[in-house]
Amino acid sequence: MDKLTEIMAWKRQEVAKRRRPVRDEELAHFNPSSSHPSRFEKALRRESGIALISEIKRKSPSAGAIAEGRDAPEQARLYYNAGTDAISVLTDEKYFGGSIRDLWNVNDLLGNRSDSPPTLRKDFFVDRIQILEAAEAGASCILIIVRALSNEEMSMLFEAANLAGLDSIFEVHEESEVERALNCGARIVGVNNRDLTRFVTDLAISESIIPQLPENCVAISESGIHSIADAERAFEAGADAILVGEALMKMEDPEPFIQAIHDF
Ligand SMILES: O=C(O)c1ccccc1NCC(=O)[C@H](O)[C@H](O)COP(=O)(O)O
Repeated sequence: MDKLTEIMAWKRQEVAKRRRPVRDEELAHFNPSSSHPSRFEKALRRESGIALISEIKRKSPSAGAIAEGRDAPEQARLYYNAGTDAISVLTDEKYFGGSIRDLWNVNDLLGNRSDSPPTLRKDFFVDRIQILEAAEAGASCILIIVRALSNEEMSMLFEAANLAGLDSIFEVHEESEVERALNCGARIVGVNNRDLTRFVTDLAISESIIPQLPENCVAISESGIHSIADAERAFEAGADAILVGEALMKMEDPEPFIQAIHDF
């Protein structure tokens, strides 16, 4: 069994323990004006250069320990002070050492101000309850991993996120997945440079897929970005944003990296 299949099987079991029918009104409660989900999307549409989603990631199946024991709000403060556009919080405990509590704590620190970076709940979504939890914890965006879900599951998650006023990143790794994401209504597409079944990262994946995305889609290049040169490659490929985890977590001071990206 490959790692993504293993993680998804575990996630379905884990979520089953707290699963319950989630009513539309419970989700809509977080989006009283039924406004178009856009806080996260807006943050990624910079007028110049490339936007940065900085990730809080303590460990991973591919890298092992990255920064175990790191305080999530403290890391968020470093990212915020350095001027990140958005923050991704990995909330999976077993494989990434995160928790939903990290997301609550990070959003408590950031406050819900229009000038603070919006947050992504980074997890393996399979059920509406996870979207409700994300909204309750103050997130502005969720993740839909196209490879891991059926079309029906993607639609169910996208609809629930829209109800709650959350944006959705549709994560793809292959061309066939792009079509499925767009057919579902994706407005934000994350091209994962990491093959989640083999753990090989290759920026050529972004270079090949991003130019094929429609103009009106926000394109994110995710994973395996370790240097300014890598970020430049993603920018040249047409990415509106990059998502960086491991490299930022290992920097004592992420500010020079974040500033340099905004100088493109
Ligand atoms: O990072 C992993 O090893 C991983 C394994 C299996 C499923 C997902 C995985 N990562 C999630 C991510 O998408 C990355 O955390 C994110 O793109 C940042 O990547 P990086 O900058 O390479 O840490």
